[in-house]
Amino acid sequence: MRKRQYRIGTRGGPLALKQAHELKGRLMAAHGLDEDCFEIVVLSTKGDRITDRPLSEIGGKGLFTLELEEQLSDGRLDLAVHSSKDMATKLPDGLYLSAFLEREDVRDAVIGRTAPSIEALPEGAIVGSSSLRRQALIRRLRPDLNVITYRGLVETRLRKLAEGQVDATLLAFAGLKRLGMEEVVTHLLDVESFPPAPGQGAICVESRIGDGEVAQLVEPVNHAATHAALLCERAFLKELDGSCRTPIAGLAQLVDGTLTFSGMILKPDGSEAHEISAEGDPVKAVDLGTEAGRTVRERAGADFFADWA
Ligand SMILES: NCc1[nH]cc(CCC(=O)O)c1CC(=O)O
Repeated sequence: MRKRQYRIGTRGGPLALKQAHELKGRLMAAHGLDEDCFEIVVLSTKGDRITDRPLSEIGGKGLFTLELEEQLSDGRLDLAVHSSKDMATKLPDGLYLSAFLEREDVRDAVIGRTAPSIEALPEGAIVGSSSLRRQALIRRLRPDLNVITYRGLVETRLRKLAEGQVDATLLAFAGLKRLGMEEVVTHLLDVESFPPAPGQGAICVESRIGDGEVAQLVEPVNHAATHAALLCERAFLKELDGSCRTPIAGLAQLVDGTLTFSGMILKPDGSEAHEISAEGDPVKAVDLGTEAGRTVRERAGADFFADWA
């Protein structure tokens, strides 16, 4: 491979930086390239700058990606590294997701102060989460809990928890593991009762369509099973027109050559949920996700969305 310098764009938070260094390390190992073949370029995004409002209010996916995508499009960056969960289903023209690293643990983790798990929390306890999916799933399991919006970096959230602003909070176990902070976890939620967000736990690479050199660069770090799972989950999300305002869960897993998918849509108050399970050939991952999205939308009925969309 020609030795040029590749510019890898990332957000600047501790988790984003870990992810960028993970990608860089894997690329170096895959091609036997030196450290100086890569430059990690840190950009701040709108989503990083607005920290006082719920993400669902600021609106739109792309909040954490816009600045990176602009620089990728005009050639100031060669690659951008993201949490797949933060990626819109529709990318800017000319860009695509060129690789998915092997997925981390997909589960959500409870960090409890006054009790270890959702079940064990006393009636009326306060749970902080910024995710509409987690809020809806908590309310579904425990309608008596007081769920409040709670944003910020992992460190900020843990500080607020320690200060007693909330009794418990939820975070992706994958992120905590990447930060080396798994010891704060008091309970891990199983994916059946608490399904993860589409893309949770998977780092992805975005690059320019037609940049063959970068396509070759990332090819050996792409994990085929994760890639198939993510195509399916993202197709499900797209079919449901997934936005920050819609609580949607979805998880695809490749087991013995079969892609198994489970998805769920919920009302934000957790009063209603619709589930779907499907399985098929990983080669048809997109069709599987799209079909599952269509089916679950039919099951839910038009009123389900009309109520609160
Ligand atoms: N929306 C923020 C975000 N995007 C990805 C992760 C965690 C890491 C991952 O899922 O890969 C997080 C934080 C969280 O949900 O705890």
